[in-house]
Amino acid sequence: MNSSLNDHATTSAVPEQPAHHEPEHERAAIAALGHELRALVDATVRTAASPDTLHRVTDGVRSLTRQLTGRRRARAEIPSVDEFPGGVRMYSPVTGAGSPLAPPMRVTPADGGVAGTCVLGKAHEGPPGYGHGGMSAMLLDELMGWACVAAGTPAMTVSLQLRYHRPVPLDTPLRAFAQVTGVEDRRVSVGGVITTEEDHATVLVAADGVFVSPDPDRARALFPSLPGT
Ligand SMILES: CCCCCCCC(=O)SCCNC(=O)CCNC(=O)[C@H](O)C(C)(C)COP(=O)(O)OP(=O)(O)OC[C@H]1O[C@@H](n2cnc3c(N)ncnc32)[C@H](O)[C@@H]1OP(=O)(O)O
Repeated sequence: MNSSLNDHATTSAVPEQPAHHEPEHERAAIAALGHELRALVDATVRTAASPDTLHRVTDGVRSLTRQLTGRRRARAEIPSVDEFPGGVRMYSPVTGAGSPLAPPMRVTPADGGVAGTCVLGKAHEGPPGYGHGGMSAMLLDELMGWACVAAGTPAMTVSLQLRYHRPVPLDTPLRAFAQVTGVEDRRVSVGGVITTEEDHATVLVAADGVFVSPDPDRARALFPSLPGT
């Protein structure tokens, strides 16, 4: 890990990006960096390396960060590689293949709703060996948002209630499921659960949420770079 970081650090700066890339080509590059960053985050929170090693790695990482040059996305700008709402989100902290924070969760259609699969690691730890409660809330919030999209009513969370029945184990394949349970005007009721992949019957965390589809004026104000707003 250390030597490879230093190898990268001593290479010349990455050239500026040309104006246009095929989205798939760009997504593959973003996902590759995301994968390596997640490995770095995991190694960082698991290591027992000496302070000298940590300082050396710090220098290498600082040097790598300086290579990410070029234009920076503005606050509300939607990345050109994304499909918002309801599609690919490369930097989502839950599903984004390019995010060092994301497990990342893989979302697929499932009986009457959507399923999400992922493994939480040490970086997502709450109690020793188990997932942070906020992480479970984040997984469910996002998946419940996907359930709204799948039901044809993209919406934002206005209320999320969680019940933590059992701790969520780290380093264990997990399965989340979410489905819309009711729609009343712009208000969408959604339920969600987290179980392990091995045992779908034992609910670890359950959630009930209310999501609201913003009215068109509000959507325009919130997402000015969204096509069609
Ligand atoms: C595809 C994957 C997506 C992943 C995203 C995951 C989900 C997220 O994390 S979203 C981010 C977190 N959520 C937010 O930031 C939302 C913050 N809230 C808002 O911006 C606004 O409330 C917004 C835009 C949702 C709705 O605003 P607006 O369009 O003006 O609606 P508003 O008139 O206030 O409310 C509409 C209806 O919902 C109801 N409502 C509002 N809040 C609540 C609530 N907490 N509980 C129940 N009902 C509510 C209102 O009473 C109203 O009902 P009625 O018409 O009967 O009076």
